[in-house]
Amino acid sequence: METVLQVHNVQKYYGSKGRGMGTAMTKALDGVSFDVRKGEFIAIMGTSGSGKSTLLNCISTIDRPTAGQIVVDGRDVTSMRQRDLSRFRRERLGFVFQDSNLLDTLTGEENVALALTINRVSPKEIPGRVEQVAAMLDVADVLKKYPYQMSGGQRQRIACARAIVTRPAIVLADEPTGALDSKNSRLLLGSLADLNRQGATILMVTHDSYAASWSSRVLFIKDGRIFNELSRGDESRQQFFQKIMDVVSFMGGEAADVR
Ligand SMILES: Nc1ncnc2c1ncn2[C@@H]1O[C@H](COP(=O)(O)OP(=O)(O)OP(=O)(O)O)[C@@H](O)[C@H]1O
Repeated sequence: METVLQVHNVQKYYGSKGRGMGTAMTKALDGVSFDVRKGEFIAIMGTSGSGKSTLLNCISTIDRPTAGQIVVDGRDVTSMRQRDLSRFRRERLGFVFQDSNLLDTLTGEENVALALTINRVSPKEIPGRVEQVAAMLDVADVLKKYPYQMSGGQRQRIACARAIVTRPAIVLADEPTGALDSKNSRLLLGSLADLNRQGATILMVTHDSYAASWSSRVLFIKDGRIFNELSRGDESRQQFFQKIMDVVSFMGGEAADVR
């Protein structure tokens, strides 16, 4: 299977090493390596401060690692020029954030279509592509609405439609259910799992074991290192959830981090 993402011995330090004593330096990532194959749905879990956001920022090319290499869709993003990076992000990466980040003055349909317009997709092709992803995410009936007229769950599913419509090499989701109630979380995770079954490669950062149980593989990060890994295999989601909970409690996650 084709590898979509390779993370090789990535280190990220904040602050300067300096010469003297007492210099404040945080090793946010301390030698992280893993691969993601095409069609995988990966969850990255860890307690607060473990390095999840730092790792996601490095993969999404918003930040650069101090050392190590990250290859996305065959391109070494750690050595790419800034100008090429913004184009690469737009064309090859899909983003879903905790807050949907939709543009308030555009309808759902216009928000999704804009991602295609920016990538210079032919205007003739746009309506069909928008309709197709809207059907996949069960939001066809809210396409004409503005974000303030949608429920939180609908906004997040429109945000997923926008992330996937450009056919990115990988969708990067940062706590996508963080602002949703349990029913809408379940719907959104179901949508992500559906997109994954239809071929999308997804990497989701979460500190929620329930959200992680919808993935096919979970990487646990602690103090900037990969501490453990679980694959779902043939297990039911409930069995997988139990295993994830066991690792989380073994890692010493506080109750607040498990939610
Ligand atoms: N800009 C920064 N400058 C200095 N230290 C930072 C910076 N950003 C993050 N850190 C430190 O790096 C470590 C990892 O932080 P990171 O935000 O990646 O954790 P996280 O797992 O995403 O946490 P959370 O779940 O709370 O968002 C922490 O110790 C944090 O204090």
